[in-house]
Amino acid sequence: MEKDMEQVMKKAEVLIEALPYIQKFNRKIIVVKYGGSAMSNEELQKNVIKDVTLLKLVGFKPIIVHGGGKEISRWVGKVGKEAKFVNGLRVTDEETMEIAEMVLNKVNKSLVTMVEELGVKAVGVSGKDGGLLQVEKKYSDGQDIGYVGEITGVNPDILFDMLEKDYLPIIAPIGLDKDYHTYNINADDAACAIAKAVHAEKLAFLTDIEGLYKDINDKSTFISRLTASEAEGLIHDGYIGGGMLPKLNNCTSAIRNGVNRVHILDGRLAHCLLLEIFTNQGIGTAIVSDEEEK
Ligand SMILES: Nc1ncnc2c1ncn2[C@@H]1O[C@H](COP(=O)(O)OP(=O)(O)O)[C@@H](O)[C@H]1O
Ligand SMILES: CC(=O)N[C@@H](CCC(=O)OP(=O)(O)O)C(=O)O
Repeated sequence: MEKDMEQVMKKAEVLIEALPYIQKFNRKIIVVKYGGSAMSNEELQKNVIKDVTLLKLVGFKPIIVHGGGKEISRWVGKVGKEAKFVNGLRVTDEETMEIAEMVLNKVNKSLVTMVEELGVKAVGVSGKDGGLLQVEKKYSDGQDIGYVGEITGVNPDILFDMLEKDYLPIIAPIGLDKDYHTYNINADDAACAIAKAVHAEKLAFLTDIEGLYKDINDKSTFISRLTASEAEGLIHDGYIGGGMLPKLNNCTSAIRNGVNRVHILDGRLAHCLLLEIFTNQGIGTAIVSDEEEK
């Protein structure tokens, strides 16, 4: 009986600890980039969606930008092709573009369904809708990587309209160029561009690793907090590879363009978003501005 009471008290303490954060982020926009690497099973997805839905219900304005890279690669494999990446970006020929769009739209609607199941209104769109993400063809170190889009403009009107009407926007990373051709956009690029355009308070990347390591093979080199300049230094010195490269570049760009705080979190850890936002400890890696650290 005493033990039961202790547990109930602990629950109350957790809620009280959350109070200042609920006040701080009330009506503030939080962009959550939900990466394909952290979508490996339905239970995991439901936990992430529950967290984001809770953020909405306590008065925040979350926006989800999702990936689906692993699922795209699986379907590319099914048609007998090999998935190819240059600096973390998918080499996207016409057929791969078609597959990517089908897969991302499927992922999009499945996330919308999960939110709706929890009784919260959601709308899923891609960057093609309402002129949200405008792109031009992107090259990687001068290399032609096909229909990969570099974001040249964001029209966030559709997002503000949705937030105003209390919908939770869920966005797939696809865009159009000026000739209305479809392009594949790295989801980290999309999340960062959207966070900047809506002046988000926070941008959180949910991925499949605890956070940033100086040396990915040495767990003791975990970095829990660093400035944008320090992050740029790590990139320059070649410590960062694979999918972390576009992610970290986007983290620094978001910080330098007015987003207050950027986090890299382990989306495999149940309720990582809630732990980061509502507790005093904080988890994962936080990227802060150089001024804040001074
Ligand atoms: N220095 C580093 N610290 C952390 N992760 C790194 C680092 N360098 C490369 N990575 C890789 O980046 C991956 C995350 O990027 P990615 O697979 O594209 O995730 P997502 O699908 O969530 O965007 C990690 O699983 C890890 O293998
Ligand atoms: C150009 C490019 O690389 N586009 C990505 C879009 C999806 C994505 O970014 O998904 P994750 O966040 O799960 O990696 C791709 O085709 O994989």
